[in-house]
Amino acid sequence: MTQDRAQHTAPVLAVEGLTLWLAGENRISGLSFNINAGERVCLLGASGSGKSLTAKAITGTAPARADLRGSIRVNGLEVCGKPPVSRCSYSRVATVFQDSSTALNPLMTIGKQLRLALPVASVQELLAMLDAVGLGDIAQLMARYPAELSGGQRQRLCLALAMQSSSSLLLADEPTTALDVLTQHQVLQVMQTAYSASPTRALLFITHDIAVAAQLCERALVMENGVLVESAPMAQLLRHPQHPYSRQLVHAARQADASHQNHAALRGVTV
Ligand SMILES: Nc1ncnc2c1ncn2[C@@H]1O[C@H](COP(=O)(O)OP(=O)(O)OP(=O)(O)O)[C@@H](O)[C@H]1O
Repeated sequence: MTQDRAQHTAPVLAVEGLTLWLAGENRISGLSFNINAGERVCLLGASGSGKSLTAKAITGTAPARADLRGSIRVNGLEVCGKPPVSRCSYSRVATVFQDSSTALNPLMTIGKQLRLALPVASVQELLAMLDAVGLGDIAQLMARYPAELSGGQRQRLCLALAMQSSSSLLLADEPTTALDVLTQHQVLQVMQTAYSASPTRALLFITHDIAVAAQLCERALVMENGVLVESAPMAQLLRHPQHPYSRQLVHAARQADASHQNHAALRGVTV
């Protein structure tokens, strides 16, 4: 099959039998899943379950000493073990990580870093995206360095740049942790619009927060101890979680929601 044909017929992301060993420990075991264009899928799991290592394997940034087995195809092209620089443009993955401080060049002003994105996006597209994520006042930030922005501003900037990239897969690993609830909601809406029913683009959203995932994603993958234990439409997972860990996750989210509503009721606020 030619590269062009593979690109148009394959899922945006196909992971098959992914296994990762690190420092003599098996951290990911036989992970398999697909994501098609137009899908917003979340990867849920407890702390230490292997979500970030999965993300790093997909983006080609796993630790150099990691032993990776299996297959990772982006738009039909095999990328398992390939660092981003040796991937062709069709198989590069746009990423936003929880720690936005390392994603931007600390020695370059925000203005310069935005100008680097311009060959891909037009000025109008970029400004519209920045406005959509609540950075409409970007003109005031242009001369600053990344360390001179708040964590939430950096996170939204990284997200806007990633969404304007030409990559068909956005992998967002806990990308809204530095945001207040209202800004988080706004950013989730922008992501939903950008990746809904797209004929070419898909989103893999990694989080331990099922309530946030439920606002954005239509399908859920659940990991426990490096193993995929459940894969279901989000609505089904919320109504009928099958695996014991998924049941605990849904139960905890329901309790948190109930306590939030009680707290709001005590203050006389309708939620
Ligand atoms: N560079 C590394 N060297 C050795 N072990 C690692 C390394 N990175 C992660 N691990 C281990 O691999 C396991 C999975 O880590 P991972 O970061 O993927 O978890 P996670 O599900 O993303 O957790 P969290 O939600 O806390 O970020 C953990 O036990 C972690 O300690």
